[in-house]
Amino acid sequence: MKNKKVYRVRAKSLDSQGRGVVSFNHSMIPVPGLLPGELAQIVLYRKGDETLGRILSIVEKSGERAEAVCSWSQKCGGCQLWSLNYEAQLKFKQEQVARLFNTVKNVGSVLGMDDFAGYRHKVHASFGRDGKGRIIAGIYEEHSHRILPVTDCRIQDPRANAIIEEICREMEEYKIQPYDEDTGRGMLRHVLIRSGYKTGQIMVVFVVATLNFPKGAVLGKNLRKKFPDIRTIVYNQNNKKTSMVLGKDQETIFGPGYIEDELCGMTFQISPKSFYQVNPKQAEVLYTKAMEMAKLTKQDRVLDTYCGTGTITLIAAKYAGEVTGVELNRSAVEDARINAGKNHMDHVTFVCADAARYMEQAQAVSSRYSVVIMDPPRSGSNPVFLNALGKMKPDRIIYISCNPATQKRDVDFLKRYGYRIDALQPVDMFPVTAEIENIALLRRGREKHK
Ligand SMILES: C[S@@+](CC[C@H](N)C(=O)[O-])C[C@H]1O[C@@H](n2cnc3c(N)ncnc32)[C@H](O)[C@@H]1O
Repeated sequence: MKNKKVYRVRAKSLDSQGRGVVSFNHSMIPVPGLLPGELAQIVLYRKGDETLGRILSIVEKSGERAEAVCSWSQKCGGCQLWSLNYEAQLKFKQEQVARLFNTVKNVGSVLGMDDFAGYRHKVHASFGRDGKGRIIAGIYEEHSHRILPVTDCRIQDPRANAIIEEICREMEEYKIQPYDEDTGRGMLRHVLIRSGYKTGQIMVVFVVATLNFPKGAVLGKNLRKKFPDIRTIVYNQNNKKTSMVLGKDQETIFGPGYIEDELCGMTFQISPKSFYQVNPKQAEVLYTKAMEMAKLTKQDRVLDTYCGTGTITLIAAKYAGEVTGVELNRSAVEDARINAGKNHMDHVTFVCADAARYMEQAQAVSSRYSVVIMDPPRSGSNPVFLNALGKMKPDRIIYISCNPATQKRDVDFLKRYGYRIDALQPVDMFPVTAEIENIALLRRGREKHK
């Protein structure tokens, strides 16, 4: 830092990743953590292909600056909006959706949280050693393979933070080696902790080099004694060179191999490999709003695509005459079928299939649904799915997305089939990050907004 030139700059706006943008030598430079209107001293640095600014000091502060800031925020990269107060975060998300869809009308006010501390109910930590050889666990520093020992993350369930700290202590005591991806030596690679929001049940998944993990027995026993909410412990084997956390093979060593949680008055079983919203408290807000927008009646035949463990499918079944859920992940479909039974829903069917293939086949046999719900992964859907959907002509489409950019792309595709945006509703599922969840209600006919 000593030899670096210091510049005095003022941020103009935020970019889509929530970084302050300053105009510099005829180009725009992002400065993470700097807010619009703020004057700061910065140095420039390169990260990958990008030149960024690092704040040395803020000369004039924005009134939108957050008061309490996490000490890891500059390094971790997990919370891009760490410097913004919550009200300004919601305003940022609202404006992002309005700008992307080029409409202000019909974008409902983003639904935020009263208290977002510890909202993440899916927590993952990797294990390694620090410079002094001590075992540490945490997340990888942004764009690197260095572990940051973040054991006090404010947005993670505090019980998960405490369990991870305890695992590190036990690893030292019982000489359990962290797994080294480069040498292939060691045992414990990651831990995945999922917790139910309403039930409080905790699932601990040890991601290990091999399922033969004798020291895991004492580790599991000690953890259960200290954290009686642990309902199940699973070993998952992953000794591949991969950025994926979970491997293929696993074994339940304590409890039923899943946890349960409650959403919208219904019970859901969740297995290690099944998708479940990381913020279950807001998931209830999201699903309730989606149902309100869909206005389902007993006359409706509903198709819920990319349905995971059947959360939306089964909530929709409370209002609709008949509902089918489609999902590719076998473990999620198994959970979904059990969840239908747990919630006494016998007018629901789950199909394990690629959503696009299912749509094509359903459309080919003129199977008609009055409402199609879609909630694809971040990458969005694809032309095969969207063409079949357009030809199927449901009255309403509810498109839920955690990536409004791919959602907008897909919505534009559906316009050629006469669909128009009736309403957009952002929901803040990921406070302090730049991630945005958005519901779009599409109908055939004239565009209502603008
Ligand atoms: C964002 S999650 C939504 C899950 C569910 N709607 C919920 O709210 O819990 C997306 C889901 O799509 C599934 N998925 C991914 N690709 C798929 C495909 N080609 N066909 C069907 N499902 C797919 C994933 O396994 C995941 O469960």
